[in-house]
Amino acid sequence: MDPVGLVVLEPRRFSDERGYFEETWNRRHFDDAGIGVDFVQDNASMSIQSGTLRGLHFQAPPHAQDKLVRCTRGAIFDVAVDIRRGSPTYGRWSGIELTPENGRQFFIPKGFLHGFVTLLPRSEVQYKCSDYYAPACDGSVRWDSLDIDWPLEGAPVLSAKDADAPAFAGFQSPFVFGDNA
Ligand SMILES: Cc1cn([C@H]2C[C@H](O)[C@@H](COP(=O)(O)OP(=O)(O)O[C@H]3O[C@H](C)C(=O)[C@H](O)[C@H]3O)O2)c(=O)[nH]c1=O
Repeated sequence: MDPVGLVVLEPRRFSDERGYFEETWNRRHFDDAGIGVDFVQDNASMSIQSGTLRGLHFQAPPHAQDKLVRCTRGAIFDVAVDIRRGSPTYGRWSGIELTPENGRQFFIPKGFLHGFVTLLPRSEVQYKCSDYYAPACDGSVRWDSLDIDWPLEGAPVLSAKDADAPAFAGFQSPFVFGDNA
C-alpha cells in the first residue's frame, strides 16, 4: 500500500513537428484535485555522476515543505517515505522514475522524507517548495537505513551530510498524521 498523500502528475503535452509544449505548473489543476498548496520557492540541482544520491531530507514544522519534483535532464529514481506519526503507512516508501521524456511529476506533501538517486550523468532536478529554506529546521535520515530498493550499482555518491545522517531506527519524527503543520 502506497503512502497516502503522494500524487503522481503527468501534465498534458501538446506535441507538434517543432517538439512539445506543456504547462508544468497550474494552480487550478491542484485546486481541482483538492490539493491546496502555494509554492514559494523553486529549486534546481544538477548531479554530475550517475549514482548520486541526495537525501533523505525533510524540513520540520513550522517550515515543513510540500514539494513538486520533476526531472529536466537525465533520469532519477525519486523516493518519498511517510514519517507522519500515527499514519497507517508510517515508514513506508514509494519510488518513481522521473525523466524529461515521461514528463511525470511527483507531489510529496509535508511529513515525508524526500530523496533521489540519479540514473544518468548530469541529471537535473527541478522542484517547487511550499515554504522557504529554513536550515534550522533541516533534518535527514540515512538513505540505507530503510528497506528502500534504490536502483544502485555499487556505493552512491553522497554529500558528507548525507553520509553522516542518523539511521531511521530511533528517529523521532516531528510530524503527526492529519496535522498539516
Ligand atoms: C535545500 C537548499 C539548500 N541550499 C544551499 C545549502 C547548501 O549550501 C547547498 C546545498 O544544499 P544541500 O547539500 O542540502 O542540497 P541537496 O543535498 O540537494 O538537498 C536537497 O535535496 C533533497 C532531495 C531535498 O528534497 C531538499 O530540498 C534538499 O535537502 O545549497 C539553499 O540555499 N536553499 C535550499 O533550499
